[in-house]
Amino acid sequence: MDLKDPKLSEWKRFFKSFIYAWSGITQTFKSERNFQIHVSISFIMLIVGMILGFTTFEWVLLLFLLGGMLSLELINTALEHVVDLITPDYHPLAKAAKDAAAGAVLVYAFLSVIIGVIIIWSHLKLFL
Ligand SMILES: Nc1ncnc2c1ncn2[C@@H]1O[C@H](COP(=O)(O)OP(=O)(O)OP(=O)(O)O)[C@@H](O)[C@H]1O
Repeated sequence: MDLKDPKLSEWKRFFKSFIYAWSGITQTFKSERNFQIHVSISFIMLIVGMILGFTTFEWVLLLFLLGGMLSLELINTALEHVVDLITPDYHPLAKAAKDAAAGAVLVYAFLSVIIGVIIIWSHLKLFL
């Protein structure tokens, strides 16, 4: 039974879509080392935020960055699966697609680290 089954009520369809989405997250967590690293960093940053007493704005920014990072990693994984499904052999377009998606994750991760360092530094310099 899937989401296209006409016998499924709208609510059941809605509820099932959450179950499928959660399954995508847990499967990615089990199989993707980078996703595990990003989840660990997210937890560490939440603890750092509590210890340093982030402001409301900093919390909003942090949650936005962490959510964006995890979502991007999930999309990158989805794209890798689709590319592998289309061609298990070496193909320049497969390489271009995977490298571009990996580049998107890298850009977001790099900027997130810079913003994270700026926020943490603004708190630490109060103690120095
Ligand atoms: N079918 C392919 N054709 C050409 N190059 C590929 C192909 N599959 C992978 N590559 C190259 O190998 C790199 C690594 O691909 P892979 O699918 O192993 O992802 P990954 O970067 O190891 O991601 P992860 O470790 O998160 O699974 C790609 O970025 C790409 O440059």
